[in-house]
Amino acid sequence: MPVKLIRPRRFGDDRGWFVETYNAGRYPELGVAVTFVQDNHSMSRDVGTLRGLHYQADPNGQDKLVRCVRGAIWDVAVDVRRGSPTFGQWVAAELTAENGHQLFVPIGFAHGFVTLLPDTEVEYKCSNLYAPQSEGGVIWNDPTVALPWPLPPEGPKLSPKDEILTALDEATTPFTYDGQPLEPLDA
Ligand SMILES: Cc1cn([C@H]2C[C@H](O)[C@@H](COP(=O)(O)OP(=O)(O)O[C@H]3O[C@H](C)C(=O)[C@H](O)[C@H]3O)O2)c(=O)[nH]c1=O
Repeated sequence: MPVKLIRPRRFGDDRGWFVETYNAGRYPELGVAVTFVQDNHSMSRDVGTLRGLHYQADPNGQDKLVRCVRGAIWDVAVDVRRGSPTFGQWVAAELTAENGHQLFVPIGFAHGFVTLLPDTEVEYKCSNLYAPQSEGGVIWNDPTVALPWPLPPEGPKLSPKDEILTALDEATTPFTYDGQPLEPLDA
């Protein structure tokens, strides 16, 4: 499935606004044709907090629908499907509480984000349950992916786990190509 940037419509009035942040009846036509079974919510205090690049290997692979509910993030998906003509390529979007945009990250893509504001909160729906034994990842500064992370001068704030993630290696990534190359987000 393709990575998708979704811009839900906000209905404003003199009280504020209302938005549907997910709709199982409408989202399949937007390219989000999965059943979600787990909701996650993370809060990151410092600007430059970088979480990723993570995935869960099949059969515990997770499609994710990501949105920022406070602050702002630079959200990125990296193609890690073996045999993909766009292996190691990426797409990214700025998701903010202000713009309400969402990124759909399908199975086969490593996901990560860096915070652009303090006290940033991210919520995301997952199509499979947490399975720590299946967790995998790629180091944030892998030279072949060469992500242009928007970082503060002091660099990223990483978890000990993320500091020791491995380089991208087609031989070890657990996903295989499904025939759909990575397209630019607005394609
Ligand atoms: C992911 C997850 C974590 N946890 C527990 C395990 C740890 O004790 C604690 C923090 O976990 P972790 O450091 O893996 O959290 P993040 O670094 O935010 O990981 C996430 O970051 C990137 C952006 C992702 O896309 C993944 O959803 C996920 O890997 O929460 C759970 O109990 N359930 C879960 O589903």
